[in-house]
Amino acid sequence: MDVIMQTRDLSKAYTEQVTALRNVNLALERGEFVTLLGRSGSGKSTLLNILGGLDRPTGGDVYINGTRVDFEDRQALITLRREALGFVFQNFNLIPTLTARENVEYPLLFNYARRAVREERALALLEMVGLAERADHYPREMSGGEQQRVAIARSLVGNPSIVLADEPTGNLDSKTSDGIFELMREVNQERETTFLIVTHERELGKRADRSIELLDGKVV
Ligand SMILES: Nc1ncnc2c1ncn2[C@@H]1O[C@H](COP(=O)(O)OP(=O)(O)OP(=O)(O)O)[C@@H](O)[C@H]1O
Repeated sequence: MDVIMQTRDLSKAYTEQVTALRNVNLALERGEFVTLLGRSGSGKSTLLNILGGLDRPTGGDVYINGTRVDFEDRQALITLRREALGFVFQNFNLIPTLTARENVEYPLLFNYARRAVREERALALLEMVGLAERADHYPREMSGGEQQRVAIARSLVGNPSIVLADEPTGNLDSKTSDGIFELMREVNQERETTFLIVTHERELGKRADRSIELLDGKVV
């Protein structure tokens, strides 16, 4: 069993009154495709933000590739996000002044990769998500579904162990959502990238290897 990401008694209290996570214990194995379900306010975004090193817990630990994440070490968190994690957001979060190819390349700018290598990888990923011919187009020239495909390509450019996706289909119609979900599933199967996907849509959950459900900050 090859565990990529694990939590031990993970807790998060925003204030004395608001506890968003209560002793969450979970483990994701390499190659798993998992959805994270739960009603509004159950703690899904909080959990994803902590797993992604974007927020810190008030109790417990996160392990990524066997190493305990040190939430006090800013530099280590930056390196972790760059080398081990990919992110996909509900609002795509593409940079509007960059083309599709430049958006996909962007995370590599901080890896000191050579320009030719960056371009080649970005184009290969755009081809994989079916957008090779849109490489020079700007986000405003693309539909929501196309923008999310670009964002998925971007999330993969650093070869992450795991992609964390927060409501990636939340702003898309149901047919487009289906295509995006299918694309992530294909990437998961072809590249063995682990996915953890927050979604409100139980139907999508049925197509995952496993669903984790949160209720009031606890795994149920
Ligand atoms: N920055 C914050 N300060 C105080 N409380 C917060 C903060 N962020 C979230 N919360 C609270 O923590 C709880 C969990 O919120 P969270 O956003 O993780 O839920 P969620 O399951 O992602 O909800 P949604 O599906 O609506 O996005 C909620 O009660 C929320 O009000």
